[in-house]
Amino acid sequence: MSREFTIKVPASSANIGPGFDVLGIALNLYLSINVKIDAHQYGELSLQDPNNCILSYEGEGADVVPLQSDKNLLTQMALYVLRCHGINHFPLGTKISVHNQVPFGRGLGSSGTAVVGGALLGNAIGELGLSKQRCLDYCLMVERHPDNISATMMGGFVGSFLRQLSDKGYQLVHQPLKNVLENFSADSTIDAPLNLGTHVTYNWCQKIKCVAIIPQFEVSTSKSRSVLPESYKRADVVFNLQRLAVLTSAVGSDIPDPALIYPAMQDRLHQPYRKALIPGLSSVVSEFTPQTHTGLLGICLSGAGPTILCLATENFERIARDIVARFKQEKVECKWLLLEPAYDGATVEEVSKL
Ligand SMILES: Nc1ncnc2c1ncn2[C@@H]1O[C@H](COP(=O)(O)OP(=O)(O)O)[C@@H](O)[C@H]1O
Ligand SMILES: N[C@@H](CCOP(=O)(O)O)C(=O)O
Repeated sequence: MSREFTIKVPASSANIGPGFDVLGIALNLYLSINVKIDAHQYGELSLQDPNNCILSYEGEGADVVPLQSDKNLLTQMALYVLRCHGINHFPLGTKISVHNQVPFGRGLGSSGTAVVGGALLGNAIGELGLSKQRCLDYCLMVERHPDNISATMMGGFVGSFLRQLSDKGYQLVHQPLKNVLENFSADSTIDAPLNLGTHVTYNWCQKIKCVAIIPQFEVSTSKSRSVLPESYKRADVVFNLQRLAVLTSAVGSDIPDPALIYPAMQDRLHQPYRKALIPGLSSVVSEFTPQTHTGLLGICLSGAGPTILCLATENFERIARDIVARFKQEKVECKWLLLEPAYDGATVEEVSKL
């Protein structure tokens, strides 16, 4: 028997200013995974891996990513989902070829793409028939803020929250990641509770494009979360909640209004604390406005950074080039990309089954 299928997983930008750990947009920059299962052709070679997998990478991260299936986040995630369903390894002769456009550690949700791609990979390889909603539960056992994961899995502009758990449920979900990903026996694997995450998809005006200015250095999400405080002042929480309520509706309007969107993208919960990690962050988010740049609607840190996300309806190149030049004054080199929402989220396409 032989089989081939492909999985395409979009990047994401999380937070969008005030929606810390809540909002995310899937973006048309992809992690693409091609899977061929053929014991006859690849069986012998696949035995060199502890789980019968020949893994190769091209593109972003190809020079650093581990290629052993029990060390790589994508295949660890697939194995986790398989083990929760009583399957310990990939089928003999599994060949996984990855092409990745999503840069690591830049705030474009690369780990989310690996986690979502891995869950869908496990589901497809094991022919488990899990819904996307159920796959999200497995993803949330590994990446515990739902913003990137929900947008990447479901597509479009998404708001989400994690279900309130009992103390026992909380301990189950918040245990060391190695207990989840590096438990190599189907008998003792920790299954994901049902319905861990809830999400809604908001309208998005198709005139709004996303300009991503990507500094050429990495900030890991864990480091960027470690600088955040444990608790906040009421005034700061209210500041964000008020803007969140306005922003989620304002970007769906047929005629996006910079006078609404720009102030609604201000944040007091994460960006102020992250400026120490990203030279130029404060100046960039305060100096670039709809007044200085026609077409600019709003500007924020993408995810945990260091990428800057601009929402705009025109003048994309000028906005991007001026921000790149501003970062250069801080000795930070950047690339930039003009992106759009990926409305379909992650997709799986069967190519052949013989
Ligand atoms: N396609 C992938 N395959 C395997 N591991 C990945 C992949 N994408 C991301 N990762 C892992 O996730 C890490 C980046 O995650 P993180 O620090 O959360 O940054 P990001 O903002 O890019 O999500 C990488 O260093 C790598 O270990
Ligand atoms: N809400 C999270 C989002 C992290 O996104 P990433 O793309 O940087 O992984 C946070 O702000 O920490």
